[in-house]
Amino acid sequence: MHPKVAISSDFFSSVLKLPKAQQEKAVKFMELFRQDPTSPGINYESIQAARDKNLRSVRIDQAYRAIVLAPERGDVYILLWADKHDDAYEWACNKVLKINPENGVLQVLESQYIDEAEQLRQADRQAQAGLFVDIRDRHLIRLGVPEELLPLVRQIQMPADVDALKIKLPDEAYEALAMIADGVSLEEVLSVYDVSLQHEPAQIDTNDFASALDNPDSKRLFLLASDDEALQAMLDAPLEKWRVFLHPLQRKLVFRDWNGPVRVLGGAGTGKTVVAMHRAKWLAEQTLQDRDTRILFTTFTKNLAVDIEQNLKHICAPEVLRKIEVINLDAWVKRFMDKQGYPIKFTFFNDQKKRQIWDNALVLKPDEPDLSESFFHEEWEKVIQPQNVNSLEDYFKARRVGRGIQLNRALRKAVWPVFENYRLGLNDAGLKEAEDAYRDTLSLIQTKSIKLPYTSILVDEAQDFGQNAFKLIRQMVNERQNDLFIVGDAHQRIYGSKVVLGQCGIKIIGRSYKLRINYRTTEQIRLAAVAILEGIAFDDLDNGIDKQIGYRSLMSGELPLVQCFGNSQEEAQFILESLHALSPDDQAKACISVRRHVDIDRYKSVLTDAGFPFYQVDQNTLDDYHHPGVRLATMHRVKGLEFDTMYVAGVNDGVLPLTILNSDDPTIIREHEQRERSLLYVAITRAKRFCSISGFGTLSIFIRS
Ligand SMILES: Nc1ncnc2c1ncn2[C@@H]1O[C@H](COP(=O)(O)OP(=O)(O)OP(=O)(O)O)[C@@H](O)[C@H]1O
Repeated sequence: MHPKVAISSDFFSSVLKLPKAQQEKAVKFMELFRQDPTSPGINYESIQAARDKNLRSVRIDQAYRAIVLAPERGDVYILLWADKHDDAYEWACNKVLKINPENGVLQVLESQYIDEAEQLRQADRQAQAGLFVDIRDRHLIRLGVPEELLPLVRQIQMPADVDALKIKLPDEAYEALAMIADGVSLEEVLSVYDVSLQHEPAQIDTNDFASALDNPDSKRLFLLASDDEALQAMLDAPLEKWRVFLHPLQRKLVFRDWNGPVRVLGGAGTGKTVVAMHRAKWLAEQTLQDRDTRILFTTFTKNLAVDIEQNLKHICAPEVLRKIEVINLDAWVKRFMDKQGYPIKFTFFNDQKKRQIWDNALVLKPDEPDLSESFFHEEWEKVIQPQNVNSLEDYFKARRVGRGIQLNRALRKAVWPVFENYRLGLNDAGLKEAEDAYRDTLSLIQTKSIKLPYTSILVDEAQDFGQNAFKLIRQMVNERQNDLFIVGDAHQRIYGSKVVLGQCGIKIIGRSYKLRINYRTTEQIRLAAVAILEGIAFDDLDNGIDKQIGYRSLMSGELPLVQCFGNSQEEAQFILESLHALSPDDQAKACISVRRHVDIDRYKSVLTDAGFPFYQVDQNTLDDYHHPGVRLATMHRVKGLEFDTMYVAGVNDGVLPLTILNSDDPTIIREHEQRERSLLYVAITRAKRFCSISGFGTLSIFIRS
């Protein structure tokens, strides 16, 4: 029997911090270690001062050491850390690896917190009735709290105190407690971690490290070295842990059959796209033998589809990749209809031709009632399009719930010619709005009984798709196991309007999950972004409300900087100075994001005049990391992207929300403002480490304190 060898996620992080020469040696050592950890070339030394007697040190070179868990019993070796000799020893002296007796997960504990907990225990200072008084010790342990650290949890009195546990507890335990403290039901928390309190757990041998490594939840931190593909993925890009180390809920969503459509929600940066990509890979691997079938991965924006395709290349073998089609829905529809002999020319919002057609149609506007032009646009988007109203008869029957102005039969008859004429104008010009294109495609598939090759469809950015898009998607794959996997976040809805999946034939009941751990932004940035949306109720893409509770980022950093400058030059000056303080590498990982194209032009001039390198990321360009210089992009364009540093600029009164609206319909005004808030939320949540939010003159109401 070969020994069981594993490598911890921290090992990769620690290697990245070593000088280049030692990085290479550490990787070489890892290769030797993984081939044969008992090789005579590896000399295990005990660490006298270590509390965990299973920890050993091994030589990387004269000055550098790796720390390995090599228990006496069992043939198990786990590579944990690499550092300078003394630092490596110090790391080891402060660590204890334990197998959780209730859930069998291998956990890394810090000795100082074990001591702190022990002191509390001895001084009998544990609170009698803390915040988690209703949860028994055994159940807390089952949720991931190490037995040794229970006193730290018992002394927590208030929800706000839970944050102190962030650095003291293993991530899974902290996450579970933070969710409970925020008001997520215990039932939901248990389901996230697949934990049941009803049954006795299987007998767990707390010395059996080999079995602990096989526990799916240990895979969040430990990679079995026999998994060549995963190891290669980590060696290629050790920073990109998403390629291998998944959160327990991410794993649960990815690696199993689902008996119908699954919906995954989650705030910005919670790994929705990551889950969907791993899921696509898994589904493609399951159907590899079936040469004629395909997995479709579709998105709302073209750019995200390109990014996803690039990322899939890093985790999929070529034959797996060939099974997955990645394409945004509009492009799919266009390609499909072209092939069927019904070429489509899309027309989008603000298209000049489309405006002209509107102008022609609005000539037929009745004198009485005197309705604004925006009324007609809104009526089209809210009533005519969603309900497929094609004739006056249809319009008489259409529901107009939530529309500000009442229209009786006579008034509907009076305004109808405008819509009729607009539709005729589109037809004459051979143009299709996306909603019409989806509807036509659906109807063609149905009438011709066209069989598509998809066994599964994955949908990203689901919040921006409308009803017709989802009806089409439902039709594109048969109702079957693993048919649909939908990820989205209504808080980031910046294009579409609310949709109810159930009304599009997509039944997700019992298969709805929420990712809550933010892997992108610091907690400080996340909180600043969430504050923009405070008090607004967002939907869950079905018939419910998606509450922003229980979310956490495990990273901490500086508070976002919110500033109001006297004028635009002062704001630009601040950004330039701040950029100058960054290294060229870091400048390329920074982005200036603004609401309007005129602001893009303004910043282009500022940067050009200052001779500062920049790279504009626009509709037709991707964020190509080969280009030097700060990135410049609109808030719409940064959706789906991420940057170490964000300068969200020009957040002024009149710019956010943008005053384009001359509507007097309160629903429309509210929706517009909500979308603008979401846009700012999207922009701020692109920041990984630092975010500056600024404006000049009068700040936007969204950030005025
Ligand atoms: N398990 C993981 N381990 C490490 N990093 C992860 C993990 N899952 C996701 N990430 C990282 O978190 C960041 C956000 O992931 P992703 O883009 O999938 O989130 P998202 O929910 O789709 O975000 P958004 O909705 O804001 O676009 C990315 O940098 C990704 O690599």
